[in-house]
Amino acid sequence: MPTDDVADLVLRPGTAEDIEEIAELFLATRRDAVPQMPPVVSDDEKIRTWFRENVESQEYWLAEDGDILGYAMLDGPWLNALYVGPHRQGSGIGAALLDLVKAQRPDGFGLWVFASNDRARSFYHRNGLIELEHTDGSGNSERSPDIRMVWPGQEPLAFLRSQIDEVDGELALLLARRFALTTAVQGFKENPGQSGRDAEREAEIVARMAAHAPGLGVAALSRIMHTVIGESLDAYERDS
Ligand SMILES: C=C(O[C@@H]1C=C(C(=O)O)C=C[C@H]1O)C(=O)O
Repeated sequence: MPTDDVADLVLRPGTAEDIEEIAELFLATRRDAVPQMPPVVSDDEKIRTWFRENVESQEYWLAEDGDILGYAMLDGPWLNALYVGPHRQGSGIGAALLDLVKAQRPDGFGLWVFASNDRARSFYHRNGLIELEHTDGSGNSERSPDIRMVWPGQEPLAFLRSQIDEVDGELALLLARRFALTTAVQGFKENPGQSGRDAEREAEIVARMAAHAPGLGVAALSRIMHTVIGESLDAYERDS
């Protein structure tokens, strides 16, 4: 299927026969993207092996004009990769691939982008994606801060609300775990319950949480944790 935007560009599903060329495109693009993107941690041979061994589990879409110019790799609701070769960036190939991904995932999808990759972030912003979560990079192999972005699909309100519901499910379990721990600690304190509230310890907790999630800010976290701890201690006093 030729696209309107870029003359002679063809978008098509990738096959196992394309995998060697896709792996080389990935390696060349990542090499060229340093320092916007951190260097790849594994050596080239390991990367080639990964592509070969995982070709079946990923969904590939290619942009080509005879040569492969870029590709998108999808896995369920995740856009795991979208790369355009170093010499063809800025010519609409990425946008064409992203439009195709949106058509494949009309209900929305997510992706991770390195915080240092300003160019990719502004590309995704221009194309309707939203930044949802900033990390310190401890979860990726490059150990480089990254950002979860989403395209909220054709029903953004429903998409984002369903994400809120998912988070709230986890939050409820975490709060229950935390309440139980606060209650357990009271049994070992000379002065348990509300009258034994320890402002210094609570400030330490807030500072640690703020370092972990800088976007929240100390002031808001302090109000949130004051309420959470207060409610846990009320529950302890009611039940004891
Ligand atoms: C659990 C304790 O009691 C209270 C509750 C806290 C909490 O839930 O983290 C922290 C300090 C105290 O105000 C404690 O002293 O550690």
